Amino acid sequence: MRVDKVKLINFLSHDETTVTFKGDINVIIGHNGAGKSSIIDAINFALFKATRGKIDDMVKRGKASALVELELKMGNSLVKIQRSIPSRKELLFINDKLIARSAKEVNKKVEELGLDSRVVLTTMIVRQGEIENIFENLSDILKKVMMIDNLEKLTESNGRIRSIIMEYDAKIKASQDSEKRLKELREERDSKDKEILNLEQLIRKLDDELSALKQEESRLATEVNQLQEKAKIFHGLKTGLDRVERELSKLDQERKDLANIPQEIERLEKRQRKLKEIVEKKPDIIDLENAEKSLKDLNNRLKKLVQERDKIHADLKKKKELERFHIEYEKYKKNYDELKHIHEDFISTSRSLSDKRKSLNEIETKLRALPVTRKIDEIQKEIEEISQKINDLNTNMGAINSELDQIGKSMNALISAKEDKCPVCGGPLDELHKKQLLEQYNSREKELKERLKGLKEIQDSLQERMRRLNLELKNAQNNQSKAENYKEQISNLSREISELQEKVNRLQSLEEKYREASDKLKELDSSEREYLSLLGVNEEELDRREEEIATINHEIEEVSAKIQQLSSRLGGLTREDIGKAEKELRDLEWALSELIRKKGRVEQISERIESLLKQRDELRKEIEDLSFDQLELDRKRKDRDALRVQIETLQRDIGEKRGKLHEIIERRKQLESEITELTEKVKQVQDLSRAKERLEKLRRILSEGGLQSYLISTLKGRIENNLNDIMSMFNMSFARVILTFQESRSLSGKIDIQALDQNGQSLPIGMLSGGEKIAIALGLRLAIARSLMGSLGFMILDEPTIHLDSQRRAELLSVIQESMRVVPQIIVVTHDEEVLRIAEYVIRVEKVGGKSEVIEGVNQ
Ligand SMILES: Nc1ncnc2c1ncn2[C@@H]1O[C@H](COP(=O)(O)OP(=O)(O)OP(=O)(O)O)[C@@H](O)[C@H]1O
Ligand SMILES: [Zn+2]
Repeated sequence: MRVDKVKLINFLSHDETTVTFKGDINVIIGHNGAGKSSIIDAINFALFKATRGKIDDMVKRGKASALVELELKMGNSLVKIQRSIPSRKELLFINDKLIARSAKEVNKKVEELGLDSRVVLTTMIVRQGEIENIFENLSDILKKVMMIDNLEKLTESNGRIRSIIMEYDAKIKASQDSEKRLKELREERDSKDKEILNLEQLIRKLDDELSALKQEESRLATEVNQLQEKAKIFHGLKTGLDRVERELSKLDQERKDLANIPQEIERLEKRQRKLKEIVEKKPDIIDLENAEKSLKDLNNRLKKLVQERDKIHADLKKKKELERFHIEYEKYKKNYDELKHIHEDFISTSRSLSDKRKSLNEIETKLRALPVTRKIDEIQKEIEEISQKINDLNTNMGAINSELDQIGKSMNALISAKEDKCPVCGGPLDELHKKQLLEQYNSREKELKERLKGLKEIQDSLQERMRRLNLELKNAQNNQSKAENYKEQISNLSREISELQEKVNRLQSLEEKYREASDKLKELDSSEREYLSLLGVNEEELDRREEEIATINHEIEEVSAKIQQLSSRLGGLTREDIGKAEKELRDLEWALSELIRKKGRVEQISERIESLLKQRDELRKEIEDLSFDQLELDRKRKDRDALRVQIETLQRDIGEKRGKLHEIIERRKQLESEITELTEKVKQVQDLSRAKERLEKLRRILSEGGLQSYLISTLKGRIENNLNDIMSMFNMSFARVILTFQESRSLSGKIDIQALDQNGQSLPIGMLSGGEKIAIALGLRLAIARSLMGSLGFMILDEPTIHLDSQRRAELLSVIQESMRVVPQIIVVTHDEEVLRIAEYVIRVEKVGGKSEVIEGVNQ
């Protein structure tokens, strides 16, 4: 058998990798962590579903599922295995024919093909640096591959066999109890049968008793019923009689209460007559009241009239007294009216007179206030004088100016004179003369200018004086015209005033007369007004009053007489008395009607009593005829009730007995089924005892180690033979290897490995060279595999050279090459380039960007 091809999808560090193993020695090479071991893991997984860690960790990180496909060549057949994580695809094909389609089926098929997982995983697939571990672990490995450890577990004191035996023991013991129990149950069943018989008899007897009692009870019940009917009638009659007697006694009482009604009626009627007499006088009282009222009215009217008459009398007297003043008033009034317009004239004239006087006064004050000035002609004279002076001055100044002019001309002529003739004097003109003349002119000019200046100053002052005088003149003229105006006004006013004064004087006497009249009228005003108010009062008015007074006095007399008459008729009876009588009469009449009604009731009562007495006699007779005996009824009832209690007790007793009977019958049924069941059980005990004996025997054999020691001794020979066969192919110096089991029955002791040389001398394994040790280790693995599986397919070595020195590395490589004679295919996983030396086919693995990649090729 060989591994042909393995395909990894999302498995560990691989995305999708296909590896083919084309050589006999295939070397998978690459750096640490490149993904080499992952390929071996894929093979293990495909074959046995074996993994280093948790199965889910085999899926590439970040992926949801993984798939591995393995192809094996077995003779001419091609075996293809597919497995996935999660476990969806578990298939096995042989020559493309689907043979197994579940994990269980695939596992079974793999085993059938000669690949025992325990053997392959412990011997044919060698993990990093573990080649020589086999020396220490040999007994464990053997135990594992032979499953002796399982056998041992089976026979341990708490092992599976022992626990089954104990189960059987418990069952057997329980069954033994059952036998005893079965006997008890049978006894109980017999006693129950007896009980049932007794109870049935008893119940029959009680039933007879019960029916006799029931008969008696029904006879008594009929009698009681008849008596009860009678009792009902009796009670009906009795209550009727009671009712009649009760009514009778009530009516009797009522009749007694009403006995004195007639006397009472008589008394009230007498009183009624008396009250009626009083009430009848009511109209007289009303008449009297009216008369009294009209008398009062008349008296009031009289009083008023007397008052009026007295007043008129007094007024007339007063009117006569005022007549004199009235005449006087009339006289003054006439004067007053006549003088009224003169008075008005006087007043207005006086007023204008005083106005004028006031004006005159004002103007005079103004006149006096005018400023005092010089006389106009005086000022004018001064102005004339000054103007004369100014004229003189001007003439003077004109003369001087013309002389100055002359001098100027003369000087010019002198200066511009060309001839030697003096223009002034006509004499010879020499320089000296010229000079003398000029000097004379100059001094004269100077003198004249001086004088002119003085004159000019005088002129200025005169002109100033002139200006002032003109101003003064103007003021004076102004004042004069004002004064003249005032004086004219004054004279006018004075004339008017004297005229007005004259008029006032003329009106004065009339005005005085007017004043007198006015004062007198004022004096007489109140008496005049009083007189006027009394103007309407006269003698006729007075007479009319006197007449009325007489009439009323007459009426008063009449009314008084009537009052007297009525009072005597009423005899001191008041309105109150009558009111009281009326009320009493009303109450009395009501009481009377009530009494009359009661009188009627008395007659009714008598009739009713008579009829009731008749009823009573009839009822008494009926009761006597009935002859009902209450005591008899009570007695019979008591007897009947006692009988009922007896029946009830008996019934309950029978019920209980029946219930008990039912219970016992049930129990008996149960017993019957239990008995059948137990009988069956008891029969099983014999079978169980036999089975237990067999198991104990088996356990004895196993724990004595018979089977193991047989297996071990057989296998030991086989392994030794195979080992020596393999070793002979390894070209070793020693002749033979011997395995010595110290504890051959259980493999619990050490296994000693000795090499024998050509001379039969033995060497312990520790004394051998490194290469020899590796060779024996590998040989031992192959020998075990061959011994258990028959033939060898492939061997996988993972990093076998690790921890080895170069000498031993070389020896290992040659041992591997030599192994090819025993195992058809070898796969070596390594990072050691030296291994390539023995490779026929190279598989290079590299990690590129988080995923493993593979390059395959034949080694050159
Ligand atoms: N589930 C996973 N998904 C992705 N990568 C993983 C997963 N499990 C392990 N790895 C990584 O895969 C890489 C390859 O591991 P593997 O054991 O195959 O390497 P190797 O080439 O045998 O290296 P060494 O010589 O060190 O054993 C490692 O770097 C590891 O960390
Ligand atoms: Zn001269």
